[in-house]
This record gives sequence, C-alpha cells and structure tokens, in this order.
Amino acid sequence: MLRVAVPNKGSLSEAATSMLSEAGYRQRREGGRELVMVDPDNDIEFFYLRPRDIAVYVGRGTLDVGITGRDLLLDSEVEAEELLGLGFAASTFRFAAPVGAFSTLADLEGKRIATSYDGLVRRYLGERGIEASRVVRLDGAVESSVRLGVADAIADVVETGSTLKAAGMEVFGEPLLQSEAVLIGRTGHTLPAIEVLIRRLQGVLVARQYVLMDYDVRKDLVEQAAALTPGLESPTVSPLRDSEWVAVRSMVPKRETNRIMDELYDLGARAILVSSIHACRI
Ligand SMILES: Nc1ncnc2c1ncn2[C@@H]1O[C@H](COP(=O)(O)OP(=O)(O)OP(=O)(O)O)[C@@H](O)[C@H]1O
Ligand SMILES: O=P(O)(O)OC[C@H]1O[C@H](OP(=O)(O)OP(=O)(O)O)[C@H](O)[C@@H]1O
Ligand SMILES: [Mg+2]
Repeated sequence: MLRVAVPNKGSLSEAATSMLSEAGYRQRREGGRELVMVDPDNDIEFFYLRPRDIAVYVGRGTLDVGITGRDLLLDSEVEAEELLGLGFAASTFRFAAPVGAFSTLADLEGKRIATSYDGLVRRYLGERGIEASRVVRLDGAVESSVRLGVADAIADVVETGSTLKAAGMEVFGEPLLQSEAVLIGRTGHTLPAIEVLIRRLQGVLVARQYVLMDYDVRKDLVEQAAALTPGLESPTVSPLRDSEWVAVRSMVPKRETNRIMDELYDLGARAILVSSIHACRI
C-alpha cells in the first residue's frame, strides 16, 4: 500500500486535500481531524502531518511520497526530491527589514536575522560569504521580531506583501527562491504506484489549467485556425456535412480562452464552444 503524507494544517492543507480528492482519492472532510485515512480502492494510505515534518518522513523512507512546500523541503536538507510542482501556495522567500534600513544583501553582514527557515537562510548566506552575527529561529509571526528587538532583519515567505507592509517593512536583495506546493519523494526511489499518483495529479493540473474549445471553420482557414489553437499535440479536425467547412476541437489554456475566441471569430470561425475538462490523462 502506497503511504502518502498530506499537510494537516496551514496554507497547504485545504488545497492539498482538495487536489487529492479531485484526483479520485478518498480524503478526510474539510476540518476533519483524522490522522490517517485508508483508501482501499486505490491501495493507498494518507497520513495527515505538519507540513514541516513531511520532508523528514519522506527523506527517511517511512512514507513514500508527500505534499509540502518547496521552501520547507529545501530548509529540511533531507534526502528527498521534488517529483511534481502542484501549482498552489505560490510564494517567494525574501529578506526584509524596516523601510529604508537595508538595501543589499551585504548589509546583512554582522546583523541578526530572524526566520522560521534557518537551514535555508544559513546555506544561502554561507554560499555568498556573508556572516550574520546570528540567525534567530522563530516559529512564526517573524515580521514582529524586529520591532520586538530580537532581530535587525528577517527572511520569510512573501505572497501579497501585505503582512510586511503592515509591519512597516520592505523586501531587499534578490528572492532566495520561488516556492509552491510540491509532491516530494525519497531521492532515487520510485514505484509504479508513485507513477500512477503523479499521472493523476498531472491530470488535475491540466484539467484546472485548460479548457476544451470546439468551433467550425471554413476548410481553407483551418491552418490559420489551428495555429491559434495548436492544442497539446495537434487539434482534432473532423468533416462536416457541408464539405466547405470542418469542425475543430483543441485544448486551450484557460486564461487565454477569451482572447483566442475573439481571434478565431475575427478569422471567420463560428459556433465557438468552450467546455471545462473534468479529468484527464495526458
Ligand atoms: N501567505 C502564503 N501564501 C502562500 N503560501 C504560503 C503562505 N504562507 C505560507 N505559505 C506556504 O505554506 C508552507 C508553510 O507551511 P506552514 O505549516 O508553516 O503554513 P502556514 O500557512 O505558515 O501555517 P501556520 O502558520 O498556521 O502554521 C510553506 O511552503 C509556505 O511557502
Ligand atoms: O505576503 P502575504 O500575503 O502577507 O503572506 C505572507 C505571510 O503569510 C505567512 O504567514 P502566516 O499567516 O502563515 O503566519 P505565520 O507567520 O505565523 O506562519 C507568512 O509567514 C507571511 O507572514
Ligand atoms: Mg505560517
């Protein structure tokens, strides 16, 4: 039975559970408190764990795969690797300090830096030859640490930037990394059941990112139309009763739907229909 770690709390939890449900797996209800959920139909077992601990279980091989954040994986320094980006919980990881106080990475020399990701921060600074006087490890609400006098700067997750702004802080230096939720596995370890899980999750990603577009177009315009809707491999072109016209079906990125419909219409395509994809295997 495949053993999978799922975040039980925080920003990753709800989205991870709903992605697994969409992929056809039995999951605990929203707000549920079960620690383990067995899905006998799919021969898979889900363990609900703290996101930070998930890389540890997977790295040690007690669980086969898990969902966590790329930042947490890199912070943990375990023998685990990314198998698939999951497209949610996107954020950057950045240095920040009170407005006007710092402008470059070099300003961190000899300063105190508060963070929940001390492994990641020490490695990043070490690789760049910067010696902070201290990296202060905190569990959360790191933005308050400077005002409260335990640090001069922070390194933390930034999404909208509103938490930083509210704390009177601004980012400086390059982002340390771009993070998102990822499926992780032990380095070099693979199983047929892991491949199936990856394909199912990829199916959810594609179903979320693409729509199916159908339209009719005059035969002599089909090449131009196909260039607007190339699909993943190649659009399906079917004959119509009127031999001057064909029907085209293609997958289109969801966020480009309206632009493509406008361009197809201008070209002369008609009966342009868009439907959502419920599930797929690519
Ligand atoms: N505001 C946010 N936007 C996007 N991703 C976020 C945000 N806050 C945290 N994350 C991501 O969530 C993961 C952190 O998991 P963690 O359990 O610390 O979640 P959390 O949301 O900080 O929960 P909590 O602080 O309630 O424990 C990281 O991968 C991080 O990048
Ligand atoms: O850029 P923003 O959109 O404001 O989001 C970033 C904030 O979200 C997370 O905090 P969380 O709510 O998880 O609190 P925590 O610091 O206690 O983990 C993160 O640690 C930042 O503080
Ligand atoms: Mg948090």
